[in-house]
Amino acid sequence: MTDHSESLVLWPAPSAPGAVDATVTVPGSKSVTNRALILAALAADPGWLRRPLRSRDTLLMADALRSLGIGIEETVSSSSAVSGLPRGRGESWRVIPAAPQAPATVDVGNAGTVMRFLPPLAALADGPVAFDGDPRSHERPLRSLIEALRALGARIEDGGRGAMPLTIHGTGSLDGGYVEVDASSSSQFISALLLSAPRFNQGIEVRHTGRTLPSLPHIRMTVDMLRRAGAQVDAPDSGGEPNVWRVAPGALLGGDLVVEPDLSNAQPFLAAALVTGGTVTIPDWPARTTQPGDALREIFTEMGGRCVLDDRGLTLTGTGRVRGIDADLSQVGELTPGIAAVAALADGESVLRGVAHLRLHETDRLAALTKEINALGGDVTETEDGLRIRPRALHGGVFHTYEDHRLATAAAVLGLVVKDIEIEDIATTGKTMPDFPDLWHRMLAGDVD
Ligand SMILES: O=C(O)C1=C[C@@H](OP(=O)(O)O)[C@@H](O)[C@H](O)C1
Ligand SMILES: C=C(OP(=O)(O)O)C(=O)O
Repeated sequence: MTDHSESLVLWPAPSAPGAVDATVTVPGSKSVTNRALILAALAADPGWLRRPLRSRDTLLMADALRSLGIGIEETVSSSSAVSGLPRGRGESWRVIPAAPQAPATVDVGNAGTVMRFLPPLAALADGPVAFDGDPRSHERPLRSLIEALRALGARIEDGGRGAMPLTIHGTGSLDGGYVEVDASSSSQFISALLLSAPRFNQGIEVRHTGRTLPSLPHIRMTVDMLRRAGAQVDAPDSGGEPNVWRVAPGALLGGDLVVEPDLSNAQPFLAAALVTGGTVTIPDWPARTTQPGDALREIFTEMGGRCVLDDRGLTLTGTGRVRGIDADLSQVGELTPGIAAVAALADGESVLRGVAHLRLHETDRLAALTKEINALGGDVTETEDGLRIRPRALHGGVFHTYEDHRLATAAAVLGLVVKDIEIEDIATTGKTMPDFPDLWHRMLAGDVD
């Protein structure tokens, strides 16, 4: 949790003039976009991504794949290339796969999906691929993935750190086969190994050996997207052994995928309806999805909202009264900062559990939320695996964001009802939602669709 506050611009968080009433179209899912890019890069024929997310994390992924020789062409059409999509929203990426080329260098930024999903693909290149990223990328967990790749036949130079920076010396193919991995610090280790596994000589059999496993919906998303791309996958959910995933070697199809809206990035907008007693609709909310953000329907209902999912999308209506919650968020960890913000405005205590691994996300999210909400007069305590949040009247002040997009959007929710909050480095939302400040202002003006 590094404080860069001296040099960063402060953004006056806008107050809500009253109950928010808006329809907000949120950009595409980071998790879906970055998985789709990897799968399309490994496919046997070109593929399309429609409405991909363009943000720091996904542009880093696209740039990394380009540096490995994969073609990614952007098309912005004024009339939609996708039947049924409104005009102007038909932007697409065409991915032209190729055998990964080396030497290459990859900037992972602070993107978990780039620093975890790309090394297995880079191990298929014929030569060295050097990885580095933001200072925080050097601290985020990677050791179990590095060791698993070594066990599958990769040569990796990491100076013994078990972390970024590192260089993978590929030989043009990877054996694959059976491997054990402790993914208790990040589900992304399992997703990373599965995504490239159809291209390993023997495919893969991965066994998770840790005590806990966070973010299972994100692993389901990986399995679902692999199957849609033609891979044969056995998973615990589909009658397989607990904690074991198998992917058979085989060709992947290029395909044509419309990326779902990012439901975790819909969170601050839904929270705006909840805390102001307003109504917010998110169009295109999928009827079925593996995104963890879908859990917001249940969580925000328990916290006092009313959710309706129909052909307009998801509509949340608040009463202005927010209830505290006692919840295990281990499966939906990335929702924690936004839930913590709403909980700080509730009329009863909240206990958020099962999220110790958030200490190693973009920043130490448990420490950062505790420090920043308490600096506004709040009463947040860190527990061993989460947060205890007791309601207290909050006041204005600077909210530091530690280069964490979800800290920034959580602070914006507080700013709706607490006067004079200034958010440090709102541009950090560019990691997954570069349009956030504009969408937020437009939501408050009621003119977003
Ligand atoms: O696979 C993914 O797309 C993600 C998995 C989760 O990571 P962890 O399992 O490391 O929490 C989540 O928090 C992250 O935002 C995205
Ligand atoms: C944890 C997150 O991201 P990453 O993909 O960098 O792990 C997040 O977006 O909340």
